[in-house]
Amino acid sequence: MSELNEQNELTEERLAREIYARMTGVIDPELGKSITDLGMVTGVEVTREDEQGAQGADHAHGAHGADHAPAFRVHISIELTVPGCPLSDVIRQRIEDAVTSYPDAHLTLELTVGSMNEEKLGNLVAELKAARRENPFHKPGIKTRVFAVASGKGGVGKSSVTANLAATFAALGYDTAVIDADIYGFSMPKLLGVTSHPTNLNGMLMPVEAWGTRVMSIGMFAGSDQAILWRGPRLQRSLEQFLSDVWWGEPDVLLIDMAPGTGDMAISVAQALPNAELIVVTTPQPSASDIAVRAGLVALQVPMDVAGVVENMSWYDHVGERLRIFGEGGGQRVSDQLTAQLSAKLGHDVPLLAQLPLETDIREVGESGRPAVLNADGSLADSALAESFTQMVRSLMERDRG
Ligand SMILES: Nc1ncnc2c1ncn2[C@@H]1O[C@H](COP(=O)(O)OP(=O)(O)OP(=O)(O)O)[C@@H](O)[C@H]1O
Repeated sequence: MSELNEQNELTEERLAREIYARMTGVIDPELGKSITDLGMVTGVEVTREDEQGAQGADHAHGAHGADHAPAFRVHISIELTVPGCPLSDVIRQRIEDAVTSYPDAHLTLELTVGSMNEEKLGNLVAELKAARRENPFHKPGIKTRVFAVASGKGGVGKSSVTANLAATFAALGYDTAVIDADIYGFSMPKLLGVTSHPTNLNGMLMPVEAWGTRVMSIGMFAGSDQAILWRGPRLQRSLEQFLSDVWWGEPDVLLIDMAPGTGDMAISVAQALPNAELIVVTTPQPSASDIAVRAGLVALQVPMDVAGVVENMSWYDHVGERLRIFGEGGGQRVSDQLTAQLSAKLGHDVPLLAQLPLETDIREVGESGRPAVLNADGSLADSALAESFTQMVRSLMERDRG
């Protein structure tokens, strides 16, 4: 009996081990890996407190709230990847939650936060880069669904569709990443309300989080030295850089807001992302839909699947009347023509995925930095627009990937 007690006794050493084990479940929000795997936890020290000390201290009570439970002081030292890491508060909170939920003792947490020295950081980045092996989306069997959003003509709402689609994916629980590949006409930072810069980890960039998505855009470097680094001679390789210089992990969905046009960009996407599926955005009038067809027909030249067509600005509801300001039928025309020319090659039709209204919210709320499908708290709005995007997500995820 006394042997059993000894085995079960909560020693400082045993508690230190158990707290360390809890730290393995604390995930770095940017890198998506455990802080112990990343070498961030550099020390866990536990000291027993006497009864007096236990009452005097500001205790983190265990789940049992055990009044007679022993009291300990837990000192955890961590090293973050960069000093003043913007997500350090999230990491602190996650550590605190992991410690305070410990059931069998009163624990007082002391946290020392430092940052890695250059050598350690260099090794970590080298390790992450090796694991990622260049463009992470090129490896066979990757689970990420890649949707490249194209339009042919500018101004039809391609970026607004991308931002709202990304926000919907994220709100529905998909791990979602967005690349703004529209280098000269970038709009994702504005549409998603991103004002911060990506963290630079020794040459590897962390995407910025917005509305539950992880975003990368050249617009985030505006005015900074890195903008120069990413422009100039390497501009041709911009997409490849977005893929290989940024830590993406393995998201469920990657959306690419392509530059308008019908040529080069699609070829780069097809080369860098062999799994990419094209979504063609058009407005109802022929001047937009004719070019949208050309944007979709790029699939005849490069191996790329075409997931479907989105018709934007289809109508405007005005005091009970549905006005077709830009005419009718563009989306269906693009769908029919792409189906006629591509179905033999693709092995399926190219469906019209959605028709979206012209809505002041899409512009006003959208340009204020919140996709119109979301409420202010980031949940999906109870609106016809959010329902259309939800349906689109379902259709996209239900179809077999090409
Ligand atoms: N359904 C809509 N209702 C109202 N306004 C819209 C709608 N879709 C897009 N807009 C607005 O139209 C303008 C152009 O949209 P957006 O920037 O998304 O188009 P784009 O095709 O990506 O253009 P570009 O390729 O030139 O960047 C923006 O001001 C946007 O807010």
